[in-house]
Amino acid sequence: MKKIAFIGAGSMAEAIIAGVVKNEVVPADAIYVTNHSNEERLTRLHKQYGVTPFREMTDIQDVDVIIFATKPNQITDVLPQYAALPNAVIVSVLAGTPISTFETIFPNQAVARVMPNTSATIGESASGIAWNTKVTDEAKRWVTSLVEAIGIVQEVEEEQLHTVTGLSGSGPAYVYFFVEALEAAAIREGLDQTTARKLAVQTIKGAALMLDETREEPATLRERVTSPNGTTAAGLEALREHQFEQTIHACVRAAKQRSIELGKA
Ligand SMILES: NC(=O)C1=CN([C@@H]2O[C@H](COP(=O)(O)OP(=O)(O)OC[C@H]3O[C@@H](n4cnc5c(N)ncnc54)[C@H](O)[C@@H]3O)[C@@H](O)[C@H]2O)C=CC1
Ligand SMILES: O=C(O)[C@@H]1CCC=N1
Repeated sequence: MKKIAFIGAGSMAEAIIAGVVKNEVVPADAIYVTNHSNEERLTRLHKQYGVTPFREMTDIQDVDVIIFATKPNQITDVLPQYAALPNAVIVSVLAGTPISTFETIFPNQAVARVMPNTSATIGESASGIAWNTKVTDEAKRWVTSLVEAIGIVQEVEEEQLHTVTGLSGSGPAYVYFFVEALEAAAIREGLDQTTARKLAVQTIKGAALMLDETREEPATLRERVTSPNGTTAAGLEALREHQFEQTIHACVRAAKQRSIELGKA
């Protein structure tokens, strides 16, 4: 049986906890959680998921995995406190922050750098992962199975994690923004909000499932919607006129650049 400690108990830690508990990867009470000072939040997490809040290092002396989930700019204050756990596998979900930051405190330990997303909450994260050279095959298998419990995982070179962050780490927010925009547009064009929401969400869900289940090219699926001289052609033309592809490129690039900056800060 493995014991996991979360350092940081914010949105991302909660999303992973929800997925891990739902999939029964480890018993909920073997998941230890701490944060900066918000006791109320730890109590809520305990009540909702059955995880174990902790404040003292003695509570986590025998943990197998430590998952760092603070903000990137909080990590340098946090790391030295955990130097006395020489046997744990280190997992970081921090945007931008390089594996080498963790190696300064844990020079001989396995470090996995993971970029998940908040769809971990329902076991649907798209995560990227990179490792340091200290990771054994056994640790790799176990951490991979942990991350697979919250969705799919793709191994990449560490440097590529910045782009992964710009694509799938931040990605759910782009999709939610797209839904907000679709909804607002539909309301302006005559629908009520409830109807607009229902149709927008199912459209996103149906299109995502079509991509996943048919494995057809997105362009092929798009062409099938697009009758010659029809409504879709008119809509897509408006998107092109408004620089849709350039806008998306600017979005992913800006998020990637921010990840690089966070890593240097
Ligand atoms: N929110 C998201 O969609 C994603 C976030 N991430 C990464 O996950 C990390 C956390 O992000 P969020 O959960 O959104 O942030 P958040 O602000 O919700 O959570 C940060 C947590 O760290 C805790 N913390 C701060 N100082 C601490 C200390 N000294 N000791 C213990 N805990 C401390 C805070 O109390 C809080 O619980 C970030 O590094 C972010 O880059 C990665 C992928 C997606
Ligand atoms: O916005 C952020 O910095 C974090 C990392 C990826 C998603 N959320």
